[in-house]
Amino acid sequence: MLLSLEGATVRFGGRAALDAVDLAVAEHEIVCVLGPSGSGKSTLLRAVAGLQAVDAGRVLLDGRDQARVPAHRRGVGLMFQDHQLFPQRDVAGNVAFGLRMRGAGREEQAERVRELLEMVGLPDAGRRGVGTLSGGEQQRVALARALAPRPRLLMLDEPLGQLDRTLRERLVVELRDLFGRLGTTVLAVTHDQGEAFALADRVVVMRDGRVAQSGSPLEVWQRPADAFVARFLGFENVVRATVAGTVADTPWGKVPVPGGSAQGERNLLVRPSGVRLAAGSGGGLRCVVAARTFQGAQVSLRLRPEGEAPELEAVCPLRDAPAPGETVGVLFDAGEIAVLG
Ligand SMILES: Nc1ncnc2c1ncn2[C@@H]1O[C@H](COP(=O)(O)OP(=O)(O)OP(=O)(O)O)[C@@H](O)[C@H]1O
Repeated sequence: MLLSLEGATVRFGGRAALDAVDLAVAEHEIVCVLGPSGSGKSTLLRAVAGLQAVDAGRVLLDGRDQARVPAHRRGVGLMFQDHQLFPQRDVAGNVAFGLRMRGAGREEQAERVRELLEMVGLPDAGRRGVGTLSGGEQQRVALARALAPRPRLLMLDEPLGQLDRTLRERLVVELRDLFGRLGTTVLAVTHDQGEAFALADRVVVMRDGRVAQSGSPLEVWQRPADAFVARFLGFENVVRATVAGTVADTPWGKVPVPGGSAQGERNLLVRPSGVRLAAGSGGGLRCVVAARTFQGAQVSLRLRPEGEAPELEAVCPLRDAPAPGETVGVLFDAGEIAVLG
């Protein structure tokens, strides 16, 4: 493992910001840490970078305990949220910073700067002042600067935080491609799940300083570990249920669950795509359409069941979308339902 945390703990005034965290990152792996504000994501990065000492446990790089290794000797690259470029230096001067610190010669610096600006798609920007760059361009320069000293581990804190969605979606794809080509090992922190899921080989969801779930984007998306992770991913249809065989007793009535599901008192997740609108109001749970939101080719619906049951989030194709105020019948699709641990 390139990076391992073993029971890593950081306390601030008796409260653990990082609580006995175990985490391993293999060489060439891209790991994204996700979690709500205050869950310990930045503290985790700072502990690995050597900017924050651990109160208990260990941080190992290439199997070596880093307790006595200062930040600048750990060989990790850091790129922070507000990318902190040096405003008085031009683009090339910014990118060359880490190389100069290492005492690289002028020739070597110039060559490497050229190579990196090429790589991040800004081949002619070397002489420009950083103040003249757009947000996205500044982000690329910050990335080139972090990559310049060839860090064995690159750590990104909200790398695309300031950018608008369209640019973010494009840059995420470019970044993943770039890291793949360079074989860079990456530990990134973000609170944007779309970004994490698009960038990562593995997603780590944090809650109160602990790891709530770790797995491939597909695993985490398909099988959230618990109700916290499911809600954090934006799923709203999470309820207590009693599972017996392939049927769950829920506030929405009997709901089918996949074979092999955990039995007894559980949390149940119904993905919006598992809420089927029956033709007319013919059968199933009767609901009134409370709200309707257009999302490209499909429509997101908030359905209010008759009686006391919680609202349901559903999706349906644009052309079939009922209007607010209409009554619909709802059936459930077992394939889109998960019994949580
Ligand atoms: N230097 C510090 N002194 C005291 N408390 C701190 C310090 N740094 C962080 N904390 C606390 O530790 C907890 C974790 O903070 P951290 O910044 O790691 O969270 P985060 O998940 O990165 O949050 P965000 O997404 O808001 O950046 C928070 O409750 C925070 O207030």
